[in-house]
Amino acid sequence: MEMETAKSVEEENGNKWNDVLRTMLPPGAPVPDQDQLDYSIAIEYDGPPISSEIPKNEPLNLHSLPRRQNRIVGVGSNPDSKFSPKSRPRFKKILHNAESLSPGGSSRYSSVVPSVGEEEEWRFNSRVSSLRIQGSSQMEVRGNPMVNFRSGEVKNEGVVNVELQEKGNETFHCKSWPSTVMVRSKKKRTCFRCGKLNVLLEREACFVCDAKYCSSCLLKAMGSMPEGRKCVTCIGMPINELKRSFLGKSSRMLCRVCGPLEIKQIMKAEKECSVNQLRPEQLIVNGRQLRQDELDEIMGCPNPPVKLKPGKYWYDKDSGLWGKEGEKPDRIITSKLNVGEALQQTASNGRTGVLINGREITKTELRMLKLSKVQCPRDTAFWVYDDGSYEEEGQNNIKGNIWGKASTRLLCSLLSLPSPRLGLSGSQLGSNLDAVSFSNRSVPEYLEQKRVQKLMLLGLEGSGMGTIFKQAKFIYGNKYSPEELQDIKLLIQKNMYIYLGVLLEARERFEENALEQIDNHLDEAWKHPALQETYKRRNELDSFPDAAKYFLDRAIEISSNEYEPSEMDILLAEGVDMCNAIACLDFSLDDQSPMSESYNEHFEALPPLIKYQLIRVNSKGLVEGCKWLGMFEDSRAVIFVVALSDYDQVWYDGSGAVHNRMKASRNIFESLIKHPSFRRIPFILLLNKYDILEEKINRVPLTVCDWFEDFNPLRAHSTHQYMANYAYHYIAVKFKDIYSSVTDEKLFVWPTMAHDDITVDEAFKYIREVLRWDEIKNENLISFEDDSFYNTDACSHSPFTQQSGKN
Ligand SMILES: Nc1nc2c(ncn2[C@@H]2O[C@H](COP(=O)(O)OP(=O)(O)OP(=O)(O)O)[C@@H](O)[C@H]2O)c(=O)[nH]1
Repeated sequence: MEMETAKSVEEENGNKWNDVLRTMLPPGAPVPDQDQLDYSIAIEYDGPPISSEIPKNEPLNLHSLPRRQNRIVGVGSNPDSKFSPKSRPRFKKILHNAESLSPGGSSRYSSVVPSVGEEEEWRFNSRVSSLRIQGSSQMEVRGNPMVNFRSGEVKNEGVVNVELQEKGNETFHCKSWPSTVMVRSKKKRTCFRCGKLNVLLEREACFVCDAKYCSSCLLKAMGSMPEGRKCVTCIGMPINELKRSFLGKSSRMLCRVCGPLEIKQIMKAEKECSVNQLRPEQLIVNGRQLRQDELDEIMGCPNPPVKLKPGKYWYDKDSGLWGKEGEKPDRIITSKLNVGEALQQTASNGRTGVLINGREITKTELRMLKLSKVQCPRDTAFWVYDDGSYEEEGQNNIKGNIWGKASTRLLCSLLSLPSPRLGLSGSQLGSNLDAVSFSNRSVPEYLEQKRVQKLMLLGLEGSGMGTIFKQAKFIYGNKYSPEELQDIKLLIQKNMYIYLGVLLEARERFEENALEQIDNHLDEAWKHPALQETYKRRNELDSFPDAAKYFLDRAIEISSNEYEPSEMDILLAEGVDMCNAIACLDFSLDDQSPMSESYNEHFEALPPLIKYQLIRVNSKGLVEGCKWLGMFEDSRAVIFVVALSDYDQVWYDGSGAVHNRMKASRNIFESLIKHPSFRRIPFILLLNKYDILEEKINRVPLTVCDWFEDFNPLRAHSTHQYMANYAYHYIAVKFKDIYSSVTDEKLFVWPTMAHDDITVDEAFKYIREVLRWDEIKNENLISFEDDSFYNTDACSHSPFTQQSGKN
């Protein structure tokens, strides 16, 4: 009886879930399998309120399972398998994740499943032919690529000492097994000591092996922390380089379990103890490993490379430019340091034929120089000094200062090239200023720049990018200065005369005779019945904005000297922010703002505010061969705006040829996703002007655009809301198909009405989530790429990975 009740409750819940899903999908669309849900198309949720209870994850008692081996690989073939066909995709996902986490991209793990026996086992298909684990128990396996070891031992010991012997008899020593620990701790967030799982609680991690501990276990696992946050068993071992930037930065958990004085001592030890320092052999500068005295010189100079990581670098001692081997300059450090070998021509892998201090510069640098009007044809060689002055080789004639102009510094920041901090010339950077004054300085501008995520806002002109840009400016607290407001006021007044001029011209065209007795006064002219008749035929005019009426209706007020544009006026005004080809907006998304969902309510630690730079490029630049785009190859994401209402609109290209606007948007979109600057960058499609689509979808069928000729709604005569929803979904899928066929990736789509601040704010929150997903995806890959620094790169004799050339 009880079982029957439970079953019916379960069924009822299932039905509720299906009902909720159905309200979110376009009518008639099939309800997808729960495991197959796709979150990349955003639709508004107006179902019943959803509980804000934190979901609980009941731990699985492995010992309660039957004593039989269940391997994922065998799930399909084993008729007795405990895993239902429905649970297979989930397990496949786990397997896929484990595979994608494997170093070097190869499938190092053949399966990551608890096989059920006396103890938990983890099975690895390792590339190594010999593996020895030194710990409380020792185990040696030779000549067998399949290695079993007991996770219980790993867990109790905290750290396993592993010696890997590659087939080529090359031996790598690694005192921990970071790969193993990372996979497990990242996925499970269990405390490494007590084994308790709580995804929402903080964990403090060991700087060596990444074992994570809850606040109750922290002190027991780490003791008095003489070298900072390390398990007792990891003391004396070098830290995981991925964590170097966190050295000396306390955490909330530490503040809870230790007193302020203790924390101070621990942080000091963590930052300063010798074993946690970079070792000279970890740095190769201009092709040679550093010696200890050279490392001391670099680290002790007035302006050292901050947050230095092991790797190969180039250094131009005349200008102070510093970068990763094979890449463009990354920063400017103190000049004239005696470190490494002489700078090589190929140091940054440039192919431009232009040399600076003997180094062939990269395309990005050349672009910056050209845009800054520095004459630099091929085969030019410059000398650039540490104060920014430059001259052509052999001419003994200083031609100017590279970073002298503010516009050049702005360009550098857009192109992620270093430039000296304001108020601190290159020569000051190079001189022997008191090191203390530098160590107390605030973070230099160009380093701040590194933490800003660039978001490109692109689309066909008129699709609403400008409005979205302005809306973001208002929502995220950027204000127009009084001078800018004055310019906007004049612009709006000028626009009104332009609108009236267009209407008068149209009147002549429609009626074949001009209005004779029309007055010169703006307001009276606009209200004249003849012009009102012409206005009714505005659809026949080329891009006559809806906003014209909004302004012309208030012609008297707006023409007056006292007029001050409101936020809505600015939003609707054409041409604001577009005096330059590029407009930038710096902002961060404050989760505490009243508009935001209470994202952090359940989290003890607030994630740090990420800074974004929204860059809007004049759409003419896109049409004219995308010449601007090369400047933005380090963008974090592309936000592409398409007006949903464009399907029946026309657009004239530069040559005067007429195109359907929706298809013109599609063509630009296609060229962008194929553009080399945006390879592997997530794209987010904002389908804008949803309100106009709703208003006209029943008036003008979507099929007037031949790209949409197969649009076939299930209920042909339905409400405009239904049709708009269906059309939105359909258009989203059309773009998604193009995107996935070119990139093999998922396109993320969000609907907006740019005049409505809430939809724009939500769009940016969605974009933030997309970036987080992307980060997590990349983090997993990066953590293993960086593990290869130590032991997994079979081709490399050095502990450093090869830096890929990137201009
Ligand atoms: N009804 C409605 N109008 C919109 C929407 N988004 C933009 N518009 C209007 O569409 C017109 C073109 O938008 P803009 O933002 O100026 O287009 P843009 O070419 O991308 O930007 P600019 O280069 O600054 O002109 C303007 O009149 C906007 O007010 C929307 O979601 N709904």
